[in-house]
Amino acid sequence: MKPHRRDLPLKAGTRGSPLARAQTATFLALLRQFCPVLRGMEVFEEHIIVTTGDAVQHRPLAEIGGKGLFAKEIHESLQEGRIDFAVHSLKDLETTLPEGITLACTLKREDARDVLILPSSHAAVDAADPYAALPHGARIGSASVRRQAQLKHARPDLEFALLRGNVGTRLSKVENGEFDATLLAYAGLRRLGLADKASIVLSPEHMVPSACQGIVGITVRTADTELLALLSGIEDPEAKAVATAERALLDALDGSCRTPIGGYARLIDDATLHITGLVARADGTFLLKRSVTGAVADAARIGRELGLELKADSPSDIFLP
Ligand SMILES: NCc1[nH]cc(CCC(=O)O)c1CC(=O)O
Repeated sequence: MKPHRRDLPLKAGTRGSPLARAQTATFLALLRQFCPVLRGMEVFEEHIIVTTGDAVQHRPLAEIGGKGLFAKEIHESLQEGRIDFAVHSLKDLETTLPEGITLACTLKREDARDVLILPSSHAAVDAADPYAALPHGARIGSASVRRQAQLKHARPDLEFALLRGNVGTRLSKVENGEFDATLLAYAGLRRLGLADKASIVLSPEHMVPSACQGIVGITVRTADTELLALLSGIEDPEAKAVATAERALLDALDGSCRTPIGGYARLIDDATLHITGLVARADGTFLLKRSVTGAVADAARIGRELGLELKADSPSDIFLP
């Protein structure tokens, strides 16, 4: 067989948000570190791709419809060879990838928890009772049905209004009083150097995170065995195990993007995985949370069975499109 010569530079596709760019920089630095021959060479080129999710800023994503709104154009770029790999927040990546696209590796998980953001003038928040800091009837800005459902379940008096946009936009709308509070992924804040903006970090017991929150995943063309092999070298086995379980949970639940679903797995020891799944109604009037423990080797099966069980025990209106 003729030796295959790859065109350099390798093109990394990413969304253009500051968070997506930061994640891409981290990934490329890791790859250079892992592969000394790549160091100091101009082997990577960043390609910014505007996705449907980025282009439509003022409507709820659920209304635009479909899954993978932050990935469609990125998949197309990969399939058409305009990029060689793509960097995703794994929580935004649909569980069933299009033909010819493979999840090549998952990187070490950043903190998976959600945080509550209050204006900087707020008083200290009690970690044991974080929502006590919210005044009666407070107006919460969020675009996440998962966060809304869990918060409404704990505090039915709260009001929710749509708040989308980049992390910076969301923070400023709380600071200037447009909203009394918002909720964000701690991972995003930390990656942007904004960890100090978190008023309080919510334990997974208070707020079950989104499946794969805090995990970055890299996709490539399934046929690109060379890049698949290279990227397997920077795979984080723990992130792989928890992502496998959480994505299997999500897949089994098969909810629409309007379905509040949470999924959070962690390793208790090298061989044992614990996963919590949550299904709720967006207004908080129904909430079901269950956890199971099992062997890491069975991550996919454990996640799937928990998902099926949660689905069987939830009212069917929750899963309507
Ligand atoms: N839905 C947008 C999104 N996708 C990934 C992150 C944060 C980083 C991560 O969870 O990996 C965010 C922002 C947020 O939810 O606050």
